[in-house]
Amino acid sequence: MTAQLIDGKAFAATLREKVADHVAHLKRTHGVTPGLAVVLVGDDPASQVYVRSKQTQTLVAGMHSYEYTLPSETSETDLLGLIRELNADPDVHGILVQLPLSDHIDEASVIESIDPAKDVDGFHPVNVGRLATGQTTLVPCTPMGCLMMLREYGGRLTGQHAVVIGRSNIVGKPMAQLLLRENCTVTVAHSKTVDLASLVNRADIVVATVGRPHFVQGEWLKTGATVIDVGINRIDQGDDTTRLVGDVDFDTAKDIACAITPVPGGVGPMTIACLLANTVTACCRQLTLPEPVGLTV
Ligand SMILES: NC(=O)C1=CN([C@@H]2O[C@H](COP(=O)(O)OP(=O)(O)OC[C@H]3O[C@@H](n4cnc5c(N)ncnc54)[C@H](OP(=O)(O)O)[C@@H]3O)[C@@H](O)[C@H]2O)C=CC1
Ligand SMILES: Nc1nc(=O)c2c([nH]1)NC[C@@H]1CN(c3ccc(C(=O)N[C@@H](CCC(=O)O)C(=O)O)cc3)C=[N+]21
Repeated sequence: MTAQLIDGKAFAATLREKVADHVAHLKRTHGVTPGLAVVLVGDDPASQVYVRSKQTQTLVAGMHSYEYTLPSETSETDLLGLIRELNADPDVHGILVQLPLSDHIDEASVIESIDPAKDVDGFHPVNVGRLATGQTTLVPCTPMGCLMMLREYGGRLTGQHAVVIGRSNIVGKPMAQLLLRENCTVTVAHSKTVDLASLVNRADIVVATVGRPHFVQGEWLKTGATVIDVGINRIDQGDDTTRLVGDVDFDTAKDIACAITPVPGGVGPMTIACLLANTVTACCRQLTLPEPVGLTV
């Protein structure tokens, strides 16, 4: 058996078109242009790549992009000051502070300082709480993209057993909440989980968000499982070049799974498309305009 490839790149392109259509509509009928502010502290090369990609796609979708690249020694006070200004700026509808932040800055304080209405990452405790209690909220981009693909490729989700490997605040936990909302039976695994392989073997849906290259083995999987690989691991090829691989051993998994996301070209592009979608949603809610259709889960 060879699994169906879940083409996140193509899926994301379709979502970005929907975003661009709604942005054009907002401009035409309401004279409003959604704006996204992206804040990057420091000069981590991988973060710079993501941030640049976010900015380009924001502009291509017809939105305003406001970028703030701050030196790595920026104080927490200065960062909080910038966020206060962005919270008050009516042209800014979404704020993203690229994570991780350097050690001298308290991540929780920074996230809590963002206006929940502009928190397009969905990381603010108010938005986390809203998701957990089933209220309307801004949903974290990576799990939102995963769910969109699962709804399309994973069959009827109700009653399926989903195993989420990883319990991070930005992916694993919100992914578990979303799958629970879809009436899946959800198990969350982590580094202290005993006998992960046999747990994964009972899963209809596997979401891997571990940060370890080729971690999930094909032989762990139940035949016909749907596999979502969130991992982005850059590995040395030994010849001065690097290669991007996921948390799932794709070559062995593809023969057992029913559908699987590749890395690159799977979850990553969907994450950025969902960020744009959340910016439009946040803009409409802030201005009490009708909510766009198909831009959230
Ligand atoms: N494609 C995208 O858009 C995105 C990709 N990523 C990528 O996804 C990966 C995970 O990111 P993130 O969720 O932030 O990761 P974190 O590092 O925050 O969390 C990793 C999780 O994996 C668990 N884990 C580690 N080792 C094992 C093990 N041996 N067995 C079982 N569980 C284990 C940890 O358990 P414990 O809690 O016990 O420590 C932890 O819960 C990374 O490669 C990251 O780059 C992240 C965000 C977006
Ligand atoms: N506040 C915040 N929000 C985030 O959403 C956030 C963050 N911080 N910090 C880092 C992680 C990681 N992340 C990715 C987004 C896109 C790709 C992506 O587009 N990947 C491409 C490949 C890109 C490449 O070649 O490097 C792909 O998978 O095809 C990957 C990873 C968002 N994150």
